[in-house]
Amino acid sequence: MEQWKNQAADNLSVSSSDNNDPEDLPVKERCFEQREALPGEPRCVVCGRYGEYICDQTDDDICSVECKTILLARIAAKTKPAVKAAKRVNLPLGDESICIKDTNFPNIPTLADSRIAALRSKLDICVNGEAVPDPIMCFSSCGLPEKLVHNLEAAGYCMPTPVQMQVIPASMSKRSLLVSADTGSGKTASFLIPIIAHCSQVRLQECTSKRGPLAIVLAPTRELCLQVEDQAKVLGKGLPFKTALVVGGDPLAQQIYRIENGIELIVGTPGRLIDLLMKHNVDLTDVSVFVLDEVDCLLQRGFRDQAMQIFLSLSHPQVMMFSATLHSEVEKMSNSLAKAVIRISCGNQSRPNKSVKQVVIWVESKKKKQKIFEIMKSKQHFKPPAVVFVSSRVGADLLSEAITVATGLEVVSIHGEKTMNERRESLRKFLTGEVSVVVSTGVLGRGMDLLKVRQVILFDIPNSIDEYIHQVGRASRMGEEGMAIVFVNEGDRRIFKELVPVLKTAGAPVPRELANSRYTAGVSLGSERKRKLGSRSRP
Ligand SMILES: Nc1ncnc2c1ncn2[C@@H]1O[C@H](COP(=O)(O)OP(=O)(O)OP(=O)(O)O)[C@@H](O)[C@H]1O
Repeated sequence: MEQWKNQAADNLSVSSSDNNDPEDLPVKERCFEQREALPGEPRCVVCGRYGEYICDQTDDDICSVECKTILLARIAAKTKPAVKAAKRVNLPLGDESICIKDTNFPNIPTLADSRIAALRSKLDICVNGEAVPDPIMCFSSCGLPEKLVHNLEAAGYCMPTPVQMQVIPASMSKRSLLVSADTGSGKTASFLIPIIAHCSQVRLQECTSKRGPLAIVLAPTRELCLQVEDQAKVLGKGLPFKTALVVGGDPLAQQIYRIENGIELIVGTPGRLIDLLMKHNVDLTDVSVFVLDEVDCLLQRGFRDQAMQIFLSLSHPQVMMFSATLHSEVEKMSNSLAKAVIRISCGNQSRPNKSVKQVVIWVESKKKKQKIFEIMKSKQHFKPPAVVFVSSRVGADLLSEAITVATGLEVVSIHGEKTMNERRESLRKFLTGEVSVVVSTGVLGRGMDLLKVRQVILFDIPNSIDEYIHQVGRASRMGEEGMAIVFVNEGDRRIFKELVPVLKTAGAPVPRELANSRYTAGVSLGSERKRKLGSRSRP
C-alpha cells in the first residue's frame, strides 16, 4: 500500500486549477474524496472520477486507493485460480481500502478476527450469531456475477454501505438474517444483490426450461413493492433474472401470465399474493429465499397471518428480515421462522436517522392549517420537494386542496382509497418534479426512497414511535441532511412518553408545552437528569 502511495505521488498530475506542490497533497484514500473529471482529463477506470494517479500494476488511471483496490480485486478475480483458503495478513487498522474476505471468497486477503471486530465497531455494525461471515468492502470481492457488479457501478454504487458490507456475505452464505439499520442506509440492495446473484447462478447451472420463482420479497405497501421491483430490474439487467410484481389494484390476470411465463423473483404485498396463490396453482417448490421487508410491520396484526401462510407454503427457505425499527417481540418471532438466525444491526436501532433535523412545533389542531400555509409561503422555511404526512384519507385530499388554494402550489395526494393508477400517477408527478408537494397517509411512510426529498412535515403525528421514525426518515437518504417539521399538541399525548426521549437523544429542542405536559412529566426528563448527575459525580 505504502509503495503504491509513493508511486501514486510520483505520478501525480496536477490539474490546472490546483497549483499546490503535489508532494504536499495526501493521496486520496476514498473515491468520494476525489473530484469529478473536467473535460479532457483522465478518468478513473473504476468510478469515472478524476484519474489523478496511475496504478503501478496496471498503468490504468485511477482516482484513489479505494478504486485501485477494486481494480486489482477485479483483475485477481478474472485471472487467478481460486485457492482453498485465504491467507490471513496483518494490515494496518484503519486502512479501509482493503477488501476483507472470508474463506467463501478466497481471492482477497482476510483480516485477523480482532481487526474485523475493530472494523465492525468503526462502521457501527453489530453482529450476533454463530460463525458470522466477515464483512466485505467492495462489491467485486464476493463472487458476484460480473454483469451485476457492472450494473451496480452503472447505478452509481461505488462501494457497499455498512449494512451491505455485512449483509451481502452473510446472505450469500445462505444464512437467515434479522437486520436493523437506519432509514435510507441501503437495506434494499443488501437483499436484492444476493438474490440476483443466487437466481442467475441457479439459472445458468440448470438444464431444464422450467422457470418457477426462486425468491419472494414481501413488503407492506404497493408503492414499496413497485420501488423494490424497479430496483431489482435495474440491478438484474442483462442477467437471467425476471421479476413479477404482485400487488392489489393491478389486474390479477396479468400478474399470473407473467409468472407463468417464467420469472425468478416475486415482489408483492401479502394480501394479493395469498389471493393469487389461492386462485392459481403457482409452483413454489424452488423458492429458497424469502424476504420480509419492513418485517416489524409485516409481523403485526393484519399482515402476520398472511405472511405466515405464505411462509408455510415454502420448504425451509433462507429467511431475511429487515427494518429500521425492531423490537424484542419481532426478534422472538423471527427465531420461529428460521434456525440459527444471524442478527445484524447498523447504526442507531429504533431511532430516527441522525441526518434528519427534527423540529417539533406545538400547534393546536385548529391552527395547524394556518401554520403549514405559513411554512409553505416562507422561502426560508419551505424546502421543496416536500412530503406532508396526515392520519386520514379524507384529510389527505382536503389538505392537498387547501394548500393549493392558500399557496398556489401544485399538490397531489396519495392514500389507500385511490386506485392504483391514481397512486402511480400522483407518485410519478411528484418524483418527476411536476408537483412539489405530496400529502400522504402512512402509505409513503415506510421504505419509500423519495430521493430528492429533504423536508417532511408531520401534520398529524403517527400513532406509534416506530411509524414516526420511518416517516421522519423520508427526509434523508444515504446520510444527506434533511429536516422533519413535526406538529404536536395535547391530542397526541399517546406518543409523548416515547417521543421526548427520541428528541432528547437527537439533541432536538422539546417545546415547553411538551416538556411540561403531565403525560411527559417524570419519564425521560427525570431519568436524563439522573444520568447527568451520575456521570458528573464519577471521578
Ligand atoms: N452502495 C450504494 N451506493 C450508493 N447509493 C446506494 C447504495 N446502496 C443504496 N443506495 C441508494 O441509497 C438510497 C437508500 O437506499 P434504500 O432505499 O435501500 O434504503 P433503506 O435502508 O431501505 O431505507 P428505508 O428504511 O427508508 O426503507 C437509494 O436511493 C439507493 O439507490
